[in-house]
Amino acid sequence: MPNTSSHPPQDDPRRDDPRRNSRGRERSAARFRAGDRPRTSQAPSERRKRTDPARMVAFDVLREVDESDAYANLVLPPLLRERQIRGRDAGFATELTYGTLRLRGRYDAILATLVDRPLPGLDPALLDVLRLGAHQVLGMRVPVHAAVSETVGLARNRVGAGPAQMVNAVLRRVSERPLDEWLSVLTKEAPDALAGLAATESHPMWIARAMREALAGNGRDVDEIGALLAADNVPPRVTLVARPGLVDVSDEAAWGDAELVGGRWASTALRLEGSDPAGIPAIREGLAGVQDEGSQLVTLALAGAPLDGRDERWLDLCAGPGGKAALLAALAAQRGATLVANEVAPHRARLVANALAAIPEGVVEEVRTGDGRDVGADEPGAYDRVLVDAPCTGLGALRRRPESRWRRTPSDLAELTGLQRELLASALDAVRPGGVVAYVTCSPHLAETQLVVSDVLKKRDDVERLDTAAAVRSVVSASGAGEEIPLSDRDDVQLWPHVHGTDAMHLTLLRKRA
Ligand SMILES: C[S@@+](CC[C@H](N)C(=O)[O-])C[C@H]1O[C@@H](n2cnc3c(N)ncnc32)[C@H](O)[C@@H]1O
Repeated sequence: MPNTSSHPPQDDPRRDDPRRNSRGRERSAARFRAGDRPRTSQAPSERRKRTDPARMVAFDVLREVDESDAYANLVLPPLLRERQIRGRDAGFATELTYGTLRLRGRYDAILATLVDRPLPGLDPALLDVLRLGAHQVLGMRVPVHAAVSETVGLARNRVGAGPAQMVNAVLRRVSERPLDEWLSVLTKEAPDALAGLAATESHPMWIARAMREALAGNGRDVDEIGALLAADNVPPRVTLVARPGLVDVSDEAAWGDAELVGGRWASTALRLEGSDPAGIPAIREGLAGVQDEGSQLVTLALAGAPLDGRDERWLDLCAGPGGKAALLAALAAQRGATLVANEVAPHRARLVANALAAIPEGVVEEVRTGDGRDVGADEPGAYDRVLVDAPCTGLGALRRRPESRWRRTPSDLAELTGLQRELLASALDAVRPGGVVAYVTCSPHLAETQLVVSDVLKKRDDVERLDTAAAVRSVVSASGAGEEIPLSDRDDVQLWPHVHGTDAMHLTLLRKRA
């Protein structure tokens, strides 16, 4: 058995999508059932003998992701429970599933050199088996003979005897070179350096291009692109937020047996070593949560941004599922302010209410279901601080969602960037003169970040940019972090997984002129 393991991705904001059932499968789509008849003429007893349950479950999740547009991190855990796969087998199945999904682009590029037909023409189930085999051979420490024979067994069981022979032949060719050599082959065969990195680091070309543009647009060296793409392939450690005023890091009873290490940048952040966050008393009681440190930093920066005059009423315009709202509300409680949390999707507004359950009474003025685009016109100048954590492509959080890089398309951008502009404009109308707006995305794409802000500001003369980098630096220095946070020489802030160890969050702080 391999000794590699993987943490399931944290807080996928789409986990509660109403179009999906409890496992994240799209309700209307075709779905796999454990009892579906495999395409083979073998007797069931023979099939069972040949396929190990961990590989079978990984294959079934990959098919769900492909056929039903499901989220792997929602499908896999219940399937493991249902099939009673535990311990090392569950760890193996998890790494096999998520690793194969993340590195699918790399494996497809390798397989394309070995298969005499274009890969899109293959039976998708066969292609998934080949990817699973390639990941065992090149991405996990599975002995080649076990990886090949088990995967051939899986192919025979799930796809058929003929394709199983092809799987055998192709995986043997895959195993003829170590990973390093394969990566050199892909690099050499690529038309240019960026295409080589897109293939070796397993990203669609349009995302690799957008990431490189984002590095350049944020004053970073474009040669960091390899490190940035590589960081998307490393599952993040679980980070917790200790909501200020609700729980203290030193409160042993609140943290149970959890092994915690202080965060790198934010006073509220804790890194969890090993154990399952769901078992921690502070998490169960809503005093703490699972939250990326970048999300904590941008929220703390909004709360700490300098403000003259009244500072009583805060708004989270796009609050679902409520991670930042809960931190904002805890901070508001300490500062004698109140919070209105707005969210357009009713089921996500309910998640916000749950996330805010432990906030002291009187602090949360309202959890509201409504279109954030209307708030500016409905309540002009009503708030002192406003957070716009805009719906976005999520390209800054690819390391958490193994399949999302293959699902997003450039056409998603047009719709999202229009909405982002309207939400930011509404937030600027909703804030009082002198008040502060934070524009946040978990994407570094320039079209969703800098371009949205500059376009909205072009149309108005009542807004000024704040020194966002200074606000973030002061949050970091207040946390007592031993190191200074490296930020570009710009007013806005772009965090990066390969530099800061956070999701690639963007933050621009704006002030409505008094
Ligand atoms: C990036 S998520 C916010 C994450 C949240 N701030 C947190 O930390 O948990 C964006 C949210 O905006 C919501 N949204 C999308 N369109 C909206 C609109 N027109 N008005 C308000 N919320 C909207 C989405 O449903 C989604 O919950």
